[in-house]
Amino acid sequence: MIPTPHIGATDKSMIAKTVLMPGDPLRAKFIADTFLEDVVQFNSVRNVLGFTGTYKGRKISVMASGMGMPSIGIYSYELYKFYDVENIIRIGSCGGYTADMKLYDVILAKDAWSESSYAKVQSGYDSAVVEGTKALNDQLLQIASDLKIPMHVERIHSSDVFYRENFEEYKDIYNQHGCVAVEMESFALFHNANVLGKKAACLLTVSDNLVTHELTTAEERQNAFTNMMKIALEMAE
Ligand SMILES: O=P(O)(O)O[C@H]1O[C@H](CO)[C@@H](O)[C@H]1O
Ligand SMILES: O=c1cc[nH]c(=O)[nH]1
Repeated sequence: MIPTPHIGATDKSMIAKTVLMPGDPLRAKFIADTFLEDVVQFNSVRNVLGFTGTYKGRKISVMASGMGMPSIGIYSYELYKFYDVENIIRIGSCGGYTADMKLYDVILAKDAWSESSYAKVQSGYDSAVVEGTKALNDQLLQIASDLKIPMHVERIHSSDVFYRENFEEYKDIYNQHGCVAVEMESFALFHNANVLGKKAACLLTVSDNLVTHELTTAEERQNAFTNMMKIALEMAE
């Protein structure tokens, strides 16, 4: 079924086996403009931009997920199921739940805890935790070490809600579940990878901190999280 309702590419070969997936379409465009050569744009449906190019001569794609689990649930499912994508590496921003998570720090999500009903509704999966793919995580750890970029390897919180009425709830989520940071997509991405027999990982850059109240600008979130991008780009085929 290609093109799909949400991805306009007319041939599977237009999309690499490995796709980097930021939430922000303009972060996808920044990566294509800054790091890729021989770039072809394969998607503009709903302005969810997708590009394929080469990095150091190796093929890779980058496409936005939009924000939240329903959105990444659609895009990752279509990429895996209909475009034969094997690996999706989310490259997102996150809010730190402990003071140790400094702005610009990079986190590799070992697993994602969530109160979301996404996995239960999607396939009946009834646990609050889903792991990223170990084989991808091992590769990303090695790359980060080779590039001498420090990386936290931790459990993260995938939340359906950005603005909670009870701001302080994050403390319980850290204390009870061990989540050191919050974002809004990985739980659904990891779940889709598992049900479809594919691989998924998530790298995050700390864009704000709920303890210290430090935060980056929208422009920094779009363009400046380059350490995470450089690690992920080395996963090109
Ligand atoms: O920067 P991205 O990848 O969009 O990730 C984070 O930023 C958005 C919220 O501002 C959510 O999508 C969250 O997961
Ligand atoms: O989901 C997110 C992403 C960045 N910062 C947050 O506080 N939450």
